[in-house]
Amino acid sequence: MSGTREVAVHGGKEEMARTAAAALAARVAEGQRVRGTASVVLTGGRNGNALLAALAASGVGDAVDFSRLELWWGDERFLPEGDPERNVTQAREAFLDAVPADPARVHAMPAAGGEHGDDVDAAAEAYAAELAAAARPEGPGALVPSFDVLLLGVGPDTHVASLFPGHAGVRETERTVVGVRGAPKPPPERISLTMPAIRAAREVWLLAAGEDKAEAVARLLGGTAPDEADAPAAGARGRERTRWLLDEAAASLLPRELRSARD
Ligand SMILES: O=C1O[C@H](COP(=O)(O)O)[C@@H](O)[C@H](O)[C@H]1O
Repeated sequence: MSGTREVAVHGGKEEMARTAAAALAARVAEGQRVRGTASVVLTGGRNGNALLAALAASGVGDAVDFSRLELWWGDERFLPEGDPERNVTQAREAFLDAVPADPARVHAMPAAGGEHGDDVDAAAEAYAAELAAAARPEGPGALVPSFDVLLLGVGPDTHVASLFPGHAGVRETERTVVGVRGAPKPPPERISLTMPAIRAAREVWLLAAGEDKAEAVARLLGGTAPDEADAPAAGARGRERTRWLLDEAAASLLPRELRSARD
């Protein structure tokens, strides 16, 4: 494993979202202080959107200069621009419309029916090119920027981003972004960062709240780590730190000693 792994359990999903939002704001402010800008990879899903809403609503974002924040996405549902199920549409509603972000630094993934038509692979390639253009030679590789924090919601089936158990995308070792077809969770066509892109982040934060995540969390953290091809969240880790942010319900099947662990 690279970096440290931390597990923190919060009382409920609202508390988890508030705490994660405050920690994210502090991490971004620190990155901006040290490097001038910071970059965050956003996730879709219930827990990711709750975190963004907490960041916009609670005032914890006050220390952040949103005009100097690069925002990327870990995955996207390949649907037309403005579709309410697109992760970027939900992020706009939860957060982006309420903060003074620089539109040039908001790197949404391509939409279906746009420049690349319905070709999800061409859309994925275009996003990979956008990431490569923003990469710096001093970063972890020439292919993606050195993300400060990469957020991932963990699905009840252990998927992260749009890397699903048993699917080809989770075994990708070269490309940083892939087109996904036949996803078990709707919609079937998606775009996703791959493990090499995820593992280039300084910090990876995995979010899981709610009873429906308990079995996945126990499988991922409770014993011998499963193979990432079968349980994609097992392969998600940061170069410096991997943080698991849970609520009591998601952590309910974990042994007590693991509920606030650092190694
Ligand atoms: O479809 C998706 O699901 C996952 C997990 O979502 P959740 O609602 O179970 O928390 C999310 O991380 C991903 O970005 C999204 O596209």
